[in-house]
Amino acid sequence: MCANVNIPARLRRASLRTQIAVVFGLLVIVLGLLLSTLLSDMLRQHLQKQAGVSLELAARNAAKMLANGLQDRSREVQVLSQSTPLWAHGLQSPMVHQAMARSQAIHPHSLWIGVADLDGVVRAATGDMLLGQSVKERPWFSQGLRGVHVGDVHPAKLLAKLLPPSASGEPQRFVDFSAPIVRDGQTVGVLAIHGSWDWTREVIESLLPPWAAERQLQLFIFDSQGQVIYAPQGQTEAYRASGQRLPGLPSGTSVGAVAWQDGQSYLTAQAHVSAQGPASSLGWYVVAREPLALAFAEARRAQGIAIGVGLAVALLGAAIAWLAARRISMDLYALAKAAHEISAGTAGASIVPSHSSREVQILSSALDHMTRRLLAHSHEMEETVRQRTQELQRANQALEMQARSDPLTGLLNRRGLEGQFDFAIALARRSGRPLSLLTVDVDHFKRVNDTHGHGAGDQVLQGLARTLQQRLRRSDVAARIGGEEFVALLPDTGLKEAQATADALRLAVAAQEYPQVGHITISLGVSALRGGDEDGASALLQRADAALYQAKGEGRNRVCVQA
Ligand SMILES: Nc1nc2c(ncn2[C@@H]2O[C@H](COP(=O)(O)OP(=O)(O)OP(=O)(O)O)[C@@H](O)[C@H]2O)c(=O)[nH]1
Repeated sequence: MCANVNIPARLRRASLRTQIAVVFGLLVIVLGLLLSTLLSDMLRQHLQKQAGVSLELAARNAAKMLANGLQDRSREVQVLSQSTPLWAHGLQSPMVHQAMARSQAIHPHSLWIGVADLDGVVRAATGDMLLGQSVKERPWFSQGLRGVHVGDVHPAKLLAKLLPPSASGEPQRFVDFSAPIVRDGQTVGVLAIHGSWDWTREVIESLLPPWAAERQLQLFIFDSQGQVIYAPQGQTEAYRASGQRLPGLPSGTSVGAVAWQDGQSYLTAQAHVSAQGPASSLGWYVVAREPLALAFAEARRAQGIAIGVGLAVALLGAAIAWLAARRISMDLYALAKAAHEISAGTAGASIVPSHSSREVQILSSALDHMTRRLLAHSHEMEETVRQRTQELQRANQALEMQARSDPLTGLLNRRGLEGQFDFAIALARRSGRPLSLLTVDVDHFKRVNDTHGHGAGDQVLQGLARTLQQRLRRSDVAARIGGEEFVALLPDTGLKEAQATADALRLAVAAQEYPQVGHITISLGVSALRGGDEDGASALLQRADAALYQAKGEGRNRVCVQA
């Protein structure tokens, strides 16, 4: 997790994690969107092409079926007309009737099959329709005399009143097939089949794929003049009336987006009905169309899905980029936190080695090394400071000792005595125990100096100090407060006991012999702390001094007491 490292506001910038996440996240999103747009566009183009291909296939299949049907029918009329045995007994023999009836039974859309003689008079016909009537003016007759003929679709004329309306409700229309009847090498008449245009409708409808209704696929047939000759749902005449012509496609293409007469754009495919033989002259075109919006709906849907998937992948990539950035920056945060804790002196803080990446590993190792060196250096500095401080303290103590002690005898001097004096009085007051003071002065010391020299006098003073230290208790305090004047502070000692101690000192000094000087004597004054707060160090000293003065006055080498 992120460390809460306190960074000054002026140094606060977007975190490394944010920067990496933003840069890589944006990169991934832009790339993802670019790729998805590109791919979705390719997918859209591919699906649009597929839509065109399937539409063109529908048109081609229909054209092929129509061509096959036209060929079959023209071949049928040709085969029948050239059947020598059939015509051996004339144009209206029972065999002719049987053959025509059989042909009609096989092809119910052959609404009329008939035979006309060379004068154009109908001699035999299915249902005996038009029997005896002249068809001399009909194109199928005149063309049929010359050879196998396939006539373009046309409205029924003579048969219009004899036949029921077509299944689509439109007026009956025919495609005529005719061929000359040849007997013994002579043309003796014309055989004709009038095929119902409903046949075309059935062919077209049977060819519509299952998705035709959903995508509003429609098939049309245009003749060689560009006129609509078939439109779905009995709309042929309506389309003809609207002036709809064969849609023009860019040259060299058989499928494309075209605006039709109704103002809408359709994906439009054309296929030529390329029948062989006489039917080839028809020049029909089958045209398939789908509203552009429906034809390309799947392409658009796929494009939308592709963009959606691309967007999802881009967002996923951005999330992964954020996680990766978090992973990368986590160790840096940990290092920053550790460095901050170390700088703040947090106990136990250390650089934890990181192995997430080589760079971070190098950085953590370098930081660890640097921190250890700095800490070691810091410890050295601390140790040096500690030693210097101790030395300084010792020097100060020595100075303090010097300031409080007498260099000649090693005893406390007047200043050193003052601290002890105050402490001893305070302790005695608190404990209620007695406190006594001796003042000691060498008798006729001037004479010693004058007689034996100053050095000998010093030795006397040093000897007297040693005697005091040896004779007094460890808890007693001896000090030299003047030239040859000493004091001894005797805690927990009453006046009598102090007097006894003073006398013992006097005797010990008197008994001691100094190498140059011989024997000396000392006079002592004794005083003791009185009860009550008014008594203090100076009063105690004054009384001891007064007792000493008294001892001097009474002849020296004696102890006097001032209670
Ligand atoms: N050798 C030595 N002599 C000192 C020192 N300090 C003071 N004196 C001497 O001590 C002598 C003190 O003499 P006085 O004060 O006259 O007293 P005294 O001769 O002892 O006579 P009474 O005290 O009256 O017995 C002086 O001659 C000082 O020079 C010291 O540190 N060393």
